[in-house]
Parts: sequence; structure tokens; C-alpha cells
Amino acid sequence: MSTPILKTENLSIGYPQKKGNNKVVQQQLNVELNKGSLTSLLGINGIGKSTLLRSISSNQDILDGKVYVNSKELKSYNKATLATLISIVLTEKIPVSDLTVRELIQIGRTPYLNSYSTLSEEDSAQVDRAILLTEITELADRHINQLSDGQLQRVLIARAIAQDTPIIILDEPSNHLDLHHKVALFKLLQRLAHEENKAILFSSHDMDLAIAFSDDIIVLKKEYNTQNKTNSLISQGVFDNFFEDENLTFNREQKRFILSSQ
Ligand SMILES: Nc1ncnc2c1ncn2[C@@H]1O[C@H](COP(=O)(O)OP(=O)(O)OP(=O)(O)O)[C@@H](O)[C@H]1O
Repeated sequence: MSTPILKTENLSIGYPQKKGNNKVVQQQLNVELNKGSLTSLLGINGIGKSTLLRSISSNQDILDGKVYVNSKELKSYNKATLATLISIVLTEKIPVSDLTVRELIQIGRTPYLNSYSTLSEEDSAQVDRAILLTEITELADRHINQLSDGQLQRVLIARAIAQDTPIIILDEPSNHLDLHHKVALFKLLQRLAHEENKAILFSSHDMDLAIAFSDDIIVLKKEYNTQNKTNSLISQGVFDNFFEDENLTFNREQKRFILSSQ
């Protein structure tokens, strides 16, 4: 097994409080991302998924432990270098602007621009490719404030693809998407991981789809957190009592959650 491109060591994540004691959201996190692997991050509302994604991408301070990227501590990287290693799609609303879709995606190329900030042929080719892969050709000249939430979500994913980093981190990328576009997104993420050797981590509440498409899963629970190959987690029974609801059970053969009649 090759060295993970990103790994955490006894990581604690959370929020400093005014009184001085920290609000610890998750601790003892030992997770890793590998090139060529699609990893999902699963857990119930409020368990710490966004906090973890922000913490391992330098968008939030960690409380304790270590995060390594390419065996070097995350905190030792400058912003410009990090932008060539990690692209991130967070859930925060983007500021209102009159940029077109293509212009927003071009921002993904910022880490590579020359001192004149002009796009090279390679930059333009990467932007075109990201537009094609995310199936948003018909949106390219629209203004971003004229997009639906689902369309905007695909545009932000295109910007991350245009950034062309070895690590891609996405917070709930399937939110706002209809079923066709959810499946298209998961297929695209799987293809980017498998065919272009990216290390991709995404959080999701689309559990069945995430389980169907992910190579690896990080599970956050109140009592513990774990990471393993998808099929190993299924046979360990990690999903059997995932939700505290007797009508919502996991079928290991079908690899999906079943809602029984009440
Ligand atoms: N700025 C903040 N200050 C203090 N606590 C916060 C802050 N932001 C989030 N939290 C808390 O941290 C915990 C984890 O939140 P987080 O957003 O990481 O969860 P999540 O798993 O992404 O949830 P969801 O699935 O609902 O998006 C929650 O209890 C939340 O209330």
C-alpha cells in the first residue's frame, strides 16, 4: 500500500469556547486518504462531518493532534502551495456577484496563473474539461446569480475539478441535486478517483448511494469513529444500528437501508 496523501494522527476537532475550555466535536481521529480512492464521510446531523472537512483542509484550526499532507504537516504549507494540493467545495453560500459560470470556474485556475493573471491554453482546456465532465455546457455563459441551487452545486464542483489538485474535498456535494444528477455526480467522483488517481473525500446523507460508490468510508458516531473498506464496514455491522429508529434498518445483502412499515 502506498503512503496516504493525507492522514490524521490522534486528531481532535471542535471549537474553542469563550470560557477557555474547548468544545470537542470528535477526537482520536486516525483517518487517511489515498490516491485512486473515493472515500465518503458518513454520520448523523451535527456529528462533526463539516468540522472535520474544514479541519483537514486548513479552513479551521484543529484542537489537537496532527494532519499530514504528503507526509508534511498541513500547518507548514503556505496557502499558494496548498491550493495546488487540495480543492474544496464547502456548503457556505457564495457571495452575490455578476460572474458568469465560466468565469467562476476559471477562478479554480488561480493557483497556476502567471503574473499577468492570463489564462494559458492549458488553463482554458482544464476549464472546458471541467464544464464537460459536470454536464453544464448549456450553463457556461449564464450569470451565477441566475442558477438554481442544484445547478450552482455542479458549477462549484466544476471549479474544484478545474483546480486539478490531487486531493478533492466536498461537503455534501449531492445536496440539492435530483436523483439523475446525484448518480451522475457519484459516477463522476468515482471516475476521477479511479481513472485520474485523485484522492476524493466527500460527506453525504445519501447513504445508499455513498455506500454503493465509495471504496472507503469514514464513519463518525457519538461513541467512536472508524474508517475501513466499504464491504468490511458492512460485514462488521457498522450500519446495522446506524439510526436510532427501529423502523430504519440496514440490509447487508442489498447494501441499503430499508424503511419497514410502522
Ligand atoms: N462555529 C461553531 N461554534 C461552536 N459549535 C459549532 C460551530 N459550528 C458547528 N458547531 C457544532 O459542532 C458540531 C458539529 O457540527 P458539524 O457542522 O461539523 O456537523 P455535521 O456532521 O456536518 O452536521 P450536518 O450533517 O447537520 O451538516 C455540532 O454540534 C454543531 O452544533
